[in-house]
Amino acid sequence: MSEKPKVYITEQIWAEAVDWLQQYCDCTVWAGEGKAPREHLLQVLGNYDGLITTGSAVTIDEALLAAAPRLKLVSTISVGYNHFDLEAMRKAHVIGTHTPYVLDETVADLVMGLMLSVARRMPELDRLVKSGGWNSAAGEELFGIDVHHSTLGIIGMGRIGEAIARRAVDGFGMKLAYYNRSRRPELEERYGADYMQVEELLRQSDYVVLMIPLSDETKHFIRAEHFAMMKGSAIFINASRGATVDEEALIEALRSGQIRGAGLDVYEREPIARNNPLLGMSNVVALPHIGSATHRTRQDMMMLAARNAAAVLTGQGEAYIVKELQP
Ligand SMILES: NC(=O)c1ccc[n+]([C@@H]2O[C@H](COP(=O)([O-])OP(=O)(O)OC[C@H]3O[C@@H](n4cnc5c(N)ncnc54)[C@H](O)[C@@H]3O)[C@@H](O)[C@H]2O)c1
Ligand SMILES: O=C(O)[C@H](O)CO
Repeated sequence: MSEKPKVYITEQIWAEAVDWLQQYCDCTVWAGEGKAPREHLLQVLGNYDGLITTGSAVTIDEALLAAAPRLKLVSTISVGYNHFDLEAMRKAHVIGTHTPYVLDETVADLVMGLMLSVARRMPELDRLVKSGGWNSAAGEELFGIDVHHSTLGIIGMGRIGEAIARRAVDGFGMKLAYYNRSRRPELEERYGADYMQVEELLRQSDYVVLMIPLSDETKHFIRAEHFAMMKGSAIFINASRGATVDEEALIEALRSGQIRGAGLDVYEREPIARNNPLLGMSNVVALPHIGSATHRTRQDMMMLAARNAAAVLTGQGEAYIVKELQP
């Protein structure tokens, strides 16, 4: 009987996903706290055919791949794969897989939550009530702005963008503008969405949601000149990756009142530095990169990452191979 392929998993994941994968592969899970450090991976990966990891665990670059000559697969438990050096993986003939679709609805829920939280100032008002500061009927100084029937601009109308669009139009009666690499006529028809260039979208939108993947092409996709185009009453939401926005420019736009507020799940540096000015701003709602983090969705992502590994390493089913590495 031939040996099963060997898979290293960089952190403790859902036991059912590991048990399922053990049928096809011989799995080793990092037994320490948190995630396996890069130095450990450099030492052990030479013995493995596959790696299951997450976006925040380790960068898959030339040096790591050089230490893993047997490696055929990296399966990330995330839809984003900006931690893959695609050129290095191509050269090393390593396949990369990810976990699309299973998290769309959960991330879209969070984005709606961010819009509502900033617009209606929920964290600020929560702090006010809990600190005993609610002494009389709420006056204008506590008022917010409407989400319903306002204009939403989505930059990056992919899987998650579409799930946000559905909520915004069907649930909140919002008017929809979008910018994407390619037009999506079916969404224009279904949601009455208007396709426009980024500049026009920024001028027209009350809420701007950024949902494009991070790549060399999209680093600092939104910069100072873009904040200058936005309405002074606009709210900016980023749940994609921190580096798709020039964070310094965002801080300045918020500080100067160029835009009204921001809802952020992602930052240029994660975890965010404690002295980052964003953390001192009452018009910012800051979350710890938690978009897909419900129990059920994370379990679905882990199981999908396990299935991707089995598919690539043993031909068991289909894998979600990232598009740049597809054969
Ligand atoms: N905050 C979180 O926890 C969280 C969770 C899931 C995903 N994400 C991020 O969201 C991103 C989007 O996920 P998705 O599943 O919707 O991806 P997707 O590929 O379905 O959608 C991305 C869209 O952006 C468009 N796009 C890409 N580059 C572009 C460019 N240069 N100009 C214009 N359009 C461009 C694509 O055409 C696509 O329609 C992920 O890559 C990830 O970084 C974050
Ligand atoms: O890309 C993703 O899936 C999320 O950001 C979780 O890492």
